[in-house]
Amino acid sequence: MAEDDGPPPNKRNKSEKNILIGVTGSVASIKLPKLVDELHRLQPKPNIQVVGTEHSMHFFDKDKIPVKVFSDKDEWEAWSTMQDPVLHIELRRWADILVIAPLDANTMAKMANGLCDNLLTCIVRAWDLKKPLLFCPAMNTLMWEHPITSEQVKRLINLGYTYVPPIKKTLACKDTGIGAMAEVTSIVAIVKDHLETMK
Ligand SMILES: CC(C)(CO)[C@@H](O)C(=O)NCCC(=O)N/C=C\S
Repeated sequence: MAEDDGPPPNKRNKSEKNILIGVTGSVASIKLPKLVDELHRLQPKPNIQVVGTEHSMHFFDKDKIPVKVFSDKDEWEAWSTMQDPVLHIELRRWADILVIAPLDANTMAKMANGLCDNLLTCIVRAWDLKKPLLFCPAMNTLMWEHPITSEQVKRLINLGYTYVPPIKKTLACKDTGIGAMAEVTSIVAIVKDHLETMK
């Protein structure tokens, strides 16, 4: 008897999903508009929200992003009394998947050591490990090749997060080498796979 692999693809629960994008202080955050646009083309069209670290905001214009972009100040403005919601908990509950693209060296180190000093790392620290968390590192080649990097990548993989490796490209500082964020199309394909396996 063939293993029942659940309903046929066209009958799978196609309810729309909630994608939370995390962006950090890598120049690859210039790709945020393209990432949002390509994720919006998935069917059914997913709901998308973004959380940016303070340094990520240098690389894009929040007002030109067609979805809500949360920043650290939103956390403090959202809460003033015990009746108010805690934004990082609300967002971690809202999201079906978290895609951190790009993950800069600093935020990678924080995640690998459980540090949570801003909205994005607080979401990660409170993350439901039954939900997918994709991390897409992007940094200078010299940072990438530092031995501490592979230690931290291994720790994140061991936590169950999905690793999307950086690629070789001419980087923002004109070095050529591994450190560029994976292509947006590759990231979107991996997100699509995860969404389709969700019940
Ligand atoms: C910026 C982009 C996306 C252009 O294709 C690519 O170079 C990239 O992901 N770079 C991230 C790493 C980097 O450049 N770091 C900064 C100093 S070297």
